[in-house]
Amino acid sequence: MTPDQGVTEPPAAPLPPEGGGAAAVFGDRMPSAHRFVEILADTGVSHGLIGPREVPRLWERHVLNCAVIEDGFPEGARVIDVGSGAGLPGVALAIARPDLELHLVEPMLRRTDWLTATVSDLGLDNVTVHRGRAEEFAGTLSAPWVTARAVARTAKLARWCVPLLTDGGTLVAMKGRSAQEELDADRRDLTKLGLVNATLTPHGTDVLDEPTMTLDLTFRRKRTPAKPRRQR
Ligand SMILES: C[S@@+](CC[C@H](N)C(=O)[O-])C[C@H]1O[C@@H](n2cnc3c(N)ncnc32)[C@H](O)[C@@H]1O
Repeated sequence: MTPDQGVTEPPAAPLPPEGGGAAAVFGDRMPSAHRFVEILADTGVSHGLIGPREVPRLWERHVLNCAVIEDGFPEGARVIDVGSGAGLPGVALAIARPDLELHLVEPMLRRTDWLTATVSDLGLDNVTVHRGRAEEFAGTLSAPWVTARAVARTAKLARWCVPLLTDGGTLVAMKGRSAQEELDADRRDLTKLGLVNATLTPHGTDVLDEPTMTLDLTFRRKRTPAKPRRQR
């Protein structure tokens, strides 16, 4: 085939940012992080999960931006990533923290097929891919930690995620600059859902130019008062 017959090469995967931040986050799992970036730049783009313009910033804006939230999870935690899309943050977390048990929830078949192939390529045995909307897993999938990035505004996201949280669990919502504004606007709805103790936490301050912010909310199940016993 000649070059003018239109064979498109996948965009070259970028190198990690200078300064060693990626190595600090991924440690001896750097080869897997590199491979994840390669897959995102190749089939992530050709399958429409990542825009081609994102390729040069796959490390800073996506893989590292997500992986740095690993410092919020205790050893061995079970974590559900709602609306995982291109495995963000779920796959990045699973690479950085092999001790975590990751459950990726994603409704689109094209995306779950891609996620399953990616998890297999990376040899990640700490990840399970679930196809469906978060709401459909109420009562069948739960964890003390639920996370999400770029899925919905906080109140709507909370309605989908609360049924997946165990009592006392935490919703770790990755939010950009809108975090405080969304919290102020949605606080009443969040409290009604049982989400309390809202905290804005910066992650990766020594690794990223702009740290990743998470809005962390604790879920307290409302107790229905026991009915008074009828006197005989
Ligand atoms: C903008 S993408 C973000 C993907 C990824 N989290 C990221 O940051 O790159 C939103 C994702 O949420 C998924 N989604 C939308 N509604 C959902 C729901 N109710 N439950 C679970 N996932 C949902 C979409 O299919 C899509 O993959």
